[in-house]
Amino acid sequence: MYSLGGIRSLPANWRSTTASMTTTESVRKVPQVLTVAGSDSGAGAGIQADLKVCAARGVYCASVITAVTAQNTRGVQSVHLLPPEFVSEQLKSVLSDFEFDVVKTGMLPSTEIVEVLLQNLSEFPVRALVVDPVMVSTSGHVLAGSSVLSIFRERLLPIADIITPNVKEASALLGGVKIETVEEMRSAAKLLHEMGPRFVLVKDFKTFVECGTLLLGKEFHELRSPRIATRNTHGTGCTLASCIAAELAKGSSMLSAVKVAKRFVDNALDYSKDIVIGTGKQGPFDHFFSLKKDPQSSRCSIFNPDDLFLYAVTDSRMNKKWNRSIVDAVKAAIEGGATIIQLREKEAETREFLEEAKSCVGICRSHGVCLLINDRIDIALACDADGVHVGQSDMPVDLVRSLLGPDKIIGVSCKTPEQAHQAWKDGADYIGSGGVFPTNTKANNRTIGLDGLKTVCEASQLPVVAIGGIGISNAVSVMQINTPNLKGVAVVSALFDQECVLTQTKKLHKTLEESKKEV
Ligand SMILES: Cc1ncc(COP(=O)(O)OP(=O)(O)O)c(N)n1
Ligand SMILES: Cc1nc(C(=O)O)sc1CCOP(=O)(O)O
Ligand SMILES: [Mg+2]
Repeated sequence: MYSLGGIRSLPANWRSTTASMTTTESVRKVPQVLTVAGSDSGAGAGIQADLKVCAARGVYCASVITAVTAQNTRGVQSVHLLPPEFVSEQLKSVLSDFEFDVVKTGMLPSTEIVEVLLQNLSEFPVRALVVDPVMVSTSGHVLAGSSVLSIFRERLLPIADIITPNVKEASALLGGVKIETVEEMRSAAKLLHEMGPRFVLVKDFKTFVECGTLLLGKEFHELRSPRIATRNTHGTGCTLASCIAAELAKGSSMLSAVKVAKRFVDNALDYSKDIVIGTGKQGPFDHFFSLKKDPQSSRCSIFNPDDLFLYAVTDSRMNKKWNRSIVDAVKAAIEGGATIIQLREKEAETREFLEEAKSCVGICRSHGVCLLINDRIDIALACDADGVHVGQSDMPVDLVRSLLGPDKIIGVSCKTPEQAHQAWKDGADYIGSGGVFPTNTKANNRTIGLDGLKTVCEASQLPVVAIGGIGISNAVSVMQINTPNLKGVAVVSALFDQECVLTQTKKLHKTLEESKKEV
């Protein structure tokens, strides 16, 4: 069994009813989710969306159907509730047989259906419960009326590991409070948290200027990304909640699961923004975007360009000088707000580096932060890093892509528009461009200045992170070149050639946040 970071521990009788396996051959455990939700005949939302996202994320998903809807891209025409006894039969059937890691609930249209769910969960405990309190379809049809609110508040929410209401659902659960600003979302999340769920994710696609969600566990995390202009948003709520369930089933921490799920939805919407399915106002999107690879244009992995915001690049000499391990350096940078990490260990011995890289992968994954390896494709493969960063004299990007596969992140150093264009053609995900200022960290590095950076950004089809001599005193001037694809700064000495990595990372993070407000 693998461990589910941050998930409730199980009672002693967990799986006591599971039939033992008789085979002596080795077995492979597959992460398993059970969705308890309504069927959408248009297959954009509900059970159908849940099955698709779990399959896309490599997780087995079984389904208990609570209601059948006659529904298409124009709206919901009719709803038929299944008898609670039959919902219970389905629950017993699968809960007594499968080893679910996570149960996710969607449309629970009556108190009686919630009752049978609670009864079955007490008989067959699972490791985590994700509750998406579906109430109204995006087209405005009521899917669960106000009669379910008390049982939600009193009995379902208190046992949930996470609840994922949108602002309308959060308002209904709180008796109709107004939620129109980010501050009101925060207050609502706090009040819902007091009802007992371990985490609350309030989703809103209007309150935030961009497309945002707010996660509250021990502290708040705001997750934003640019709004994607598309009519194909039917099923985003179900998909997000089921993707969280799938990632939890694979062993992710809650924050990491939520970040991955948000990226999954963003990438799916972006990939599907111009597809046409159905004649109504709100179409479905493609959950299998990552299978549809065109190396030049539509290769779509889970990479989020906004992660380039504060890019921390380690340096073995600096860590030695300050007497700290790579692992400690990485932990401090993440705690201070680094949004992506690159291990750039030019002098490390391979075996030692691999062990440290494996530890760093674990730390980064538990915080939902991507980890890339500089230069060393072998190390990246061996430690299952999220990707690599290569320069113009390292392995060519198209070859790196063929070795790492479609889902890994590849960054390339580019000093000219031509290099930036080639990086895009070869299937890179982002470019690093510099040296913006002179640096002592990389010998004989050519400085391109702010003008050179702007020229590269304007030519690049890929997101850009600036690098070279950047620190707290000049980061704002870099971000002020103000081209939309400049996503952040990559820094080495400003974080790691310092006594306290945590303090310096926090300071730089604050400076960058402030520069974002000014731009
Ligand atoms: C984000 C980022 N940008 C540029 C570089 C430099 O990579 P490269 O040109 O391969 O030089 P080395 O780092 O290998 O000396 C980088 N590492 N990261
Ligand atoms: C690794 C690296 N690449 C550069 C490039 O121009 O591509 S500059 C650089 C060193 C950046 O270190 P510091 O933040 O300490 O200046
Ligand atoms: Mg290199």
